[in-house]
Amino acid sequence: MIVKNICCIGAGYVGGPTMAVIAKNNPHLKITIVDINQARIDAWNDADVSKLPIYEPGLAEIVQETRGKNLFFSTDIDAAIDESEMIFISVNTPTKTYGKGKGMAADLKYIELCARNIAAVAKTDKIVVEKSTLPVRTAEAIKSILHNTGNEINFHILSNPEFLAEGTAVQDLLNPDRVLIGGESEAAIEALAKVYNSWVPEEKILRTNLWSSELSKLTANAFLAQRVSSINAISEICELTGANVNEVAKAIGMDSRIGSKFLQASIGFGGSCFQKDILNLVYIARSYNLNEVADYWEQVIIMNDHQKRRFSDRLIKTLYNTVSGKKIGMLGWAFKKDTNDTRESAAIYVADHLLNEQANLSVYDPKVSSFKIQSDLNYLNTRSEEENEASVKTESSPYEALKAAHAVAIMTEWDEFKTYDWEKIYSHMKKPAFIFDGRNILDKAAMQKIGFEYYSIGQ
Ligand SMILES: NC(=O)c1ccc[n+]([C@@H]2O[C@H](COP(=O)([O-])OP(=O)(O)OC[C@H]3O[C@@H](n4cnc5c(N)ncnc54)[C@H](O)[C@@H]3O)[C@@H](O)[C@H]2O)c1
Ligand SMILES: O=c1ccn([C@@H]2O[C@H](COP(=O)(O)OP(=O)(O)O[C@H]3O[C@H](CO)[C@@H](O)[C@H](O)[C@H]3O)[C@@H](O)[C@H]2O)c(=O)[nH]1
Repeated sequence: MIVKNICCIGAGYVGGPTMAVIAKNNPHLKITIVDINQARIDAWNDADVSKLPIYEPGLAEIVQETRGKNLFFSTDIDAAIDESEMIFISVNTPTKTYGKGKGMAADLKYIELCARNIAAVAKTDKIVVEKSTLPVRTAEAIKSILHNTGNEINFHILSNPEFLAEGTAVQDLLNPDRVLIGGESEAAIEALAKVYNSWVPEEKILRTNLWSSELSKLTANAFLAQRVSSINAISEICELTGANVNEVAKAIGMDSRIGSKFLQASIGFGGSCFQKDILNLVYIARSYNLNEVADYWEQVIIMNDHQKRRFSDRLIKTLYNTVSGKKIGMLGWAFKKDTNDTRESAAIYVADHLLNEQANLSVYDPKVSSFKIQSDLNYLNTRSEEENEASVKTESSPYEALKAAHAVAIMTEWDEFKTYDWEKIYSHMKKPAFIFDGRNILDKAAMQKIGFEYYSIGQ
């Protein structure tokens, strides 16, 4: 199967960086990324690459290099489908907010719309690649739609889940641990493997059946999130016993069977994937009546919710059981450093809890706008937009955000937070000045020497 033109439906956090890296490494291929969101496409086409819709270290440079040469962004979805031999589906698959499976199952309506769109437009054989994260056996549904509504041409469906993490997307794409391709048609699998082969070594390209590939993605995220919940569970024991979670993590991480990565205790994991994908796994298990399996994985989420709640409860308790009318300076809003993504960020839930206790919040994040912070809070529907606006201020300087604050709450592990003039911050805060370090990034002894009352996770 000869592939010259590739289309990617969905110009988001996955579609944008993934296709940019494919374009960079395959100058002979024409890649068109399409989306229904005109504003997003306009931002991808902005001459000023600092205005791209997604912030990822190294991404702007690759887009600059490839855009207009072999990488294109467009809203003309039909034209891109028509001219391509290979079509990636990289649209969002959020948790359902209605009907059967509400709050658990993945909402596949955008996937189905894409399949129907491809079927309606395609006049020549197509390889359709599932790039979105999907429940196991979704390829069956896509196949059924394509074959029943298409123009009697051949569709080959592949599963090619994406494992990039935000903040390191470009590096992860350039040096992936593995590329996973699941499928039935060997020719289609090899056509996709060839695209990756231009920069990924052959031994890292893994071929499996469709269902193993789909399930491996959910499993990888469940295992990763489970590690975070596991170390967070231990952090609570540490706080009551005098053990130090950083020391425990180091000690267990040196066991090569356990490994040292993903053992950073925190305010809880966030991001658009972990919670959604585990809920999806739990839903799948329940739908097969595997209740013990479902309960096992659900506990990862229960622990994560507990960790977020525990953080704000501890802050309130330490501030003499009330934050009403007090200014709390929040450093960071993104769900992790080096991204402007705030989906499911622990900061949103901690802020909501503090607002319920009538705190005044002052937020600084190097990459997240005031508009985004307000809309994240409004989305929860806990209080009116006017109330959120009155109680939550966003500052463009961390020093301003922390001026006259009763406490600092560190929500994201941005590197710059470590380099601030903490003596200056201390001198402008209300006394006693508290730090609640939700990411264990500051030096406890140095903060205490300045005069702060310093609290971190698991110490
Ligand atoms: N964000 C990550 O780090 C990450 C990593 C690996 C896998 N994933 C998975 O990849 C998928 C995409 O995630 P994302 O973070 O890029 O989502 P996103 O919300 O950033 O982007 C999805 C895009 O698809 C567009 N879209 C939706 N329906 C469409 C349609 N019918 N036609 C054209 N465009 C349409 C939306 O407008 C949006 O711009 C999800 O399944 C997610 O679970 C995400
Ligand atoms: O030791 C750790 C590691 C991570 N986290 C938190 O866990 C969340 C997720 O972090 P990370 O996994 O680095 O970022 P994501 O972009 O959500 O990436 C995950 O989700 C993606 C979407 O499916 C997958 O592709 C990636 O492989 C998987 O790592 C963030 O809030 C982190 O702060 C911790 O608290 N402690």
